[in-house]
Amino acid sequence: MDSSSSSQQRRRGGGGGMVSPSHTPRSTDKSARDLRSGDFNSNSSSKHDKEKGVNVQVIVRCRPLNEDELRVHTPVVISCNEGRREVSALQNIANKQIDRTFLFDKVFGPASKQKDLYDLAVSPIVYEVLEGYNCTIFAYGQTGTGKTYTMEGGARKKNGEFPSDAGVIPRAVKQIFEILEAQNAEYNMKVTFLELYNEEITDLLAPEETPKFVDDKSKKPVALMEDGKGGVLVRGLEEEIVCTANEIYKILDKGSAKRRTAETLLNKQSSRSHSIFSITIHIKECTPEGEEMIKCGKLNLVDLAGSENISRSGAREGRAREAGEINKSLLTLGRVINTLVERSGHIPYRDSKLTRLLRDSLGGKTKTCIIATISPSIQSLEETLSTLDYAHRAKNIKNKPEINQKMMKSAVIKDLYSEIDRLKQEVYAAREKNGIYIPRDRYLQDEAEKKEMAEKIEHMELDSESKDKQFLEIQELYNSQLHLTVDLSEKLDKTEKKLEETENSLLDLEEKHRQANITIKEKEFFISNLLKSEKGLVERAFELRSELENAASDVSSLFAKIERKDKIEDGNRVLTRKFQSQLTQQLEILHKTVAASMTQQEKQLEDMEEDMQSFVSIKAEVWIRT
Ligand SMILES: Nc1ncnc2c1ncn2[C@@H]1O[C@H](COP(=O)(O)OP(=O)(O)OP(=O)(O)O)[C@@H](O)[C@H]1O
Repeated sequence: MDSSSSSQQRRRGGGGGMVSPSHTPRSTDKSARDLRSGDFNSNSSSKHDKEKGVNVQVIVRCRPLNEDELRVHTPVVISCNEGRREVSALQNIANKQIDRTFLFDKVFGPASKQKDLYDLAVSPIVYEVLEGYNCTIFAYGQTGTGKTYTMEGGARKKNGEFPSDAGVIPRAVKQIFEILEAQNAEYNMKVTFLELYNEEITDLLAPEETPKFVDDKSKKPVALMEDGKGGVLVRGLEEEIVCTANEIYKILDKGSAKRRTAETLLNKQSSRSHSIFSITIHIKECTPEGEEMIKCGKLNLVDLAGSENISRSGAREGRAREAGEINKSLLTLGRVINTLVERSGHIPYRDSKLTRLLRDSLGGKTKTCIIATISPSIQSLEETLSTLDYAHRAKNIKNKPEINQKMMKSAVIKDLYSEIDRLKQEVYAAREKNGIYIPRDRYLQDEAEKKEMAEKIEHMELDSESKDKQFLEIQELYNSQLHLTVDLSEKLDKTEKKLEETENSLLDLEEKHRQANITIKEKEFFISNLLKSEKGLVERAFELRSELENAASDVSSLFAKIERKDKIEDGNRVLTRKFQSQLTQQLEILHKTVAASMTQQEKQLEDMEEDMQSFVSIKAEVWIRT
């Protein structure tokens, strides 16, 4: 973002001006280098950065569960591995554990302290600023995830002590002054603080000239103007020159208080506004030839509006425009990031004030760091995943950081001197009353003329303002027409591409058709062969059938023979049984006959034995007698 003040701008302080000549350490000062850490700096070779580009650094910070969440035991679904620079979202989809892990440049878990984040991620950026780079740090995330806590942190203590929970802004301010003082540098520092709400810019440092500042119409307009060099200027933005850290803290307090008052009076919601705090530092340097040069570095600290789904945050009716506009800024930011990542042509920076303001930080010459803040709670899982996706995509944005060109000290202070001279003369004339004296009538007449002139001028200013407005409208119309033309030519390109693709696919289809015809012919050949073999098979089937029929008649005659054989066997069985019974009868008769003959023979034997015994006894008697 490149801002500049109008003629109305006030310059305060000035004690830090670059007029007293003394030693000014160079940007290559060793002490400054030794103090560095972190890899934001590892890309500091400006030639390399310029040619190849440097990726936007993306850091994720997860806040701890708050008291309410702890009380109701809200489940934690985010785990941070700081060493591996990973954030994992634990998801349970349809009873399946599907975790998603994202890798970032740095990861800070719920236990991380403000100091840890600052020392590791932001401190190196501050050194880059003091070397002459423009750097932007922005906090992106859902409402309540700690964007403001990270950027601003806890309030300053009443005794002026630095609080341990101070955020990036106060720490950066402190570090800048510490380094400049350690280097005994001659510098000039100015700050701006603006709020972007509902696509309208409010200068948080503007003096409260009118107590009715809540009435938008009475407010001093702060408009964005093209600077003719591709950048934008914020016309009418107050630039406060500061000399000490305390001055900046007071300015911050003042700006934040104004923001809060406006919030209350206009019923604004801080979560829907973007705030941009910028510090511009001019440091005097001496070339080896002894020439005095001025280098300039700028640090933009951006606290973006809550990234949650606007419809869910209750945007309805009267607030629809407001939500729409904020959505417009964030949506455009998303679209710019997508276009840069995909390198897909026209980048819609002009579609919102936020992207116009941050143009140089996204794909430009600025070194950019995004701090994405997330909540660990299950209730925020959807938004957390969307923040992680968004941040992960932003990692691919490439910027081409360039050190701001150094200016001759003499040229820079020449203007300042002439302004001081003019002011001195005015003061002197007033103090010494040595101005021009004129008669009262003439004075009154002059005053009346002056008044008339002033009215005329006012009229002309109003006229010119409305012309400016008209011009802006016409310019916007022209730009929108230009966008339309670009869009249309993009569409034409796309259509031509599509046509080419369609022609290519038609050629592909024709080739496929040719291949299909060849395949069909091959298939037809196979089918005719199959039909032939089918015919042969049918003939063979007929032969087999007649053979089968013959076999069947053979089998039936065989069955008839078997039947006959069974009948004969049955007859044989009857005959056998008959023969068996006759044989049994015959055998019984024979048995009886044999038994009778045996009994008869036994009788005969007994008779013969008796006869023999009687014969023997007779013989014995005979022998004895003899
Ligand atoms: N890392 C952290 N450690 C401790 N407390 C935190 C941390 N981050 C946020 N908080 C606390 O959470 C609350 C919400 O934080 P904060 O207001 O910074 O959120 P935010 O993102 O800026 O919200 P909004 O978009 O509404 O402005 C605050 O009370 C803050 O103190």
